Amino acid sequence: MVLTSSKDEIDVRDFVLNKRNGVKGLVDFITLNTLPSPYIQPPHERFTSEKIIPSQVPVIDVSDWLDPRVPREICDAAAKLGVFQIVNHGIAPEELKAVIAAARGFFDLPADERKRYWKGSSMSETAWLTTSFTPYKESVLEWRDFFKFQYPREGHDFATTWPSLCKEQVIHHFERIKPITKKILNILINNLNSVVDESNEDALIGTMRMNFNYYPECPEPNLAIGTGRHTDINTLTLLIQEDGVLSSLYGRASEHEDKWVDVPPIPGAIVVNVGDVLQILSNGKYKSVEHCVLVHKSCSRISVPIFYGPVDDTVIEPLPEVLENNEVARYRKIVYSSNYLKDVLGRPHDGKKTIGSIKLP
Ligand SMILES: O=C(O)CCC(=O)C(=O)O
Ligand SMILES: [Fe+2]
Repeated sequence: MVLTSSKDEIDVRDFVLNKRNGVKGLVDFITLNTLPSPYIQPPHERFTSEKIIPSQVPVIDVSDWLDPRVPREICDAAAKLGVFQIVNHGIAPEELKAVIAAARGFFDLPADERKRYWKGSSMSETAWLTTSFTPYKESVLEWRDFFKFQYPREGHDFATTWPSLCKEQVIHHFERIKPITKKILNILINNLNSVVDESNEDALIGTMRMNFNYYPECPEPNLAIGTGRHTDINTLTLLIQEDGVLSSLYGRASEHEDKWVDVPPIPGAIVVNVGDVLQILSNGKYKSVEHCVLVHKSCSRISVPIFYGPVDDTVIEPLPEVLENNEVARYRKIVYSSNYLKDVLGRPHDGKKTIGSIKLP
């Protein structure tokens, strides 16, 4: 099938969304010589090479967590940029590659198999496939599909409905990454003169969700965006990206300028993103990094983030330990999920607007 321009908009949205083909289906079944109009970003959202600064986010060697350099570098990176990579964390590169391969395996399934998991009618209550971010609300779609897994806190049958070709790798990956997340969280919270213990762990990282993000090759990558500018609303995100592909993930270098710093794929590395919850708890000492993803003409790409966040109905506000010396709270109190989460998940990606909306004057 070849698309012609005038009917583009209706045909493409219908094919991708209502017919549940996703953007993967679009590139697999339709000859695309140009970018279909629903994906063309307005000029100010397009990424150009002048926006990229010639440096990378810090890469922190965590082979010895007890070395005082490790907490220093982690806290520094969380305060300055809100994103860094860790290496020598104890998970072998082959294990991470197996997770990426499992994700590729899912997207390589026949289209009809994938469709059985489409959001809204997924055969699993804890895993579903969708495209873009909030596709029915976005004026321009993002060039990605993603498969989301929710790791329930209770029950053991939750994975029986997950695709058999990736279920084991997903469970294994959730379990392997959690202890590393705890170590990083401990470091960041201790540095705020507070502690993580049984009483508050769930309020910080009690929920875990994983994405298989899939970005197909794109006919006109300069006009499109893979994932639009956003911050992660949760506490911490630990992400692995496929290596051997071009740089795609970028973090905003400064709040006031449209300049972006590369988070290049490094074999075996894990990317760590500070989320909105940590920015609020730290009263702005840590930055939840605004980030976005570019796409390419010559290659598709997989990334697999795990989002750690508070359990439902957790009250999030600057920590009392941080406000001890008469520091003024910069964010108002929110109830996670019942207003904050709903607010974000129902809207297109929009930079730092969500956390901006709770900033006190
Ligand atoms: O694909 C990536 O590298 C980042 C994806 C991302 O930011 C997200 O899923 O929240
Ligand atoms: Fe993100």
